[in-house]
Amino acid sequence: MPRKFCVGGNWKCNGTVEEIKKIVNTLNAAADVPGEDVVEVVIGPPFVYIPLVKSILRPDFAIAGQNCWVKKGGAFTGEISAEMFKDLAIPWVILGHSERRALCGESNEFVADKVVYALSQGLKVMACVGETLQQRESGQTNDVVAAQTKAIADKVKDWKNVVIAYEPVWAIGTGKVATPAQAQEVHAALRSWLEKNVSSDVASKTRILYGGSVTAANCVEIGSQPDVDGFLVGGAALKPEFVDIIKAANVKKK
Ligand SMILES: O=C(CO)COP(=O)(O)O
Repeated sequence: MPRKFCVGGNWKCNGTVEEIKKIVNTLNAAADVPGEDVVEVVIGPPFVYIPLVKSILRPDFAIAGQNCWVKKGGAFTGEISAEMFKDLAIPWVILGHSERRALCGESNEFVADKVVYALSQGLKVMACVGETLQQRESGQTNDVVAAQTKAIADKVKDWKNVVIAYEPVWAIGTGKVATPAQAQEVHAALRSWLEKNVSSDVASKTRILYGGSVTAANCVEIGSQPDVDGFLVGGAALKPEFVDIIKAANVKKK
């Protein structure tokens, strides 16, 4: 079975009611995006705007939280629990984004525990991995993403609801996109890691998205790579060009 293309829009800590209504209206008005049989679209608004987005977003696009707490909710000031997403019928959560790893000190193990807990609550997870520029320049890329993936693989039993997002840190928000060959190389290495360390079934079925300065101008070429199964988009997800990025799913149509 081919892997269904998946395009995530991570709005990060951006937006106002006004701006969000505008981008949602643009998404809702996009008539010629491929159908749900071809592409899965997932929008990740900041927590406080999730109910607004849910109330106005077209029903064929799903919603994700950008993070959630590592276990059941309770006395964890400032946190949001997986149960709350379930309560609101929000199906997805993005976990382990490099901004959280770097700025909030989330370790590989902590991210893995979050993935396990979110899955246990029935959420689908976009688990982010990726190397820094220094790690790439010192030849550690594959080791870094393998270690990040291993922490998850050590704890996750069922991969059905896991999508990996490969987001090289040096490409995030910098305009320095990975070349299609660079993306393919890491995606292929990740897939072969899964094959060796988890199973060939998980390796062939798990979607690996590319993230980092994806735009309408570069998405078709990157999306054409055999091991690229979609994108996780930041800046361009807040712009009308996100519609063109969704349409890049057509490159995988046989
Ligand atoms: O971090 C990202 C998505 O999660 C990518 O961000 P940019 O598309 O802004 O580079």
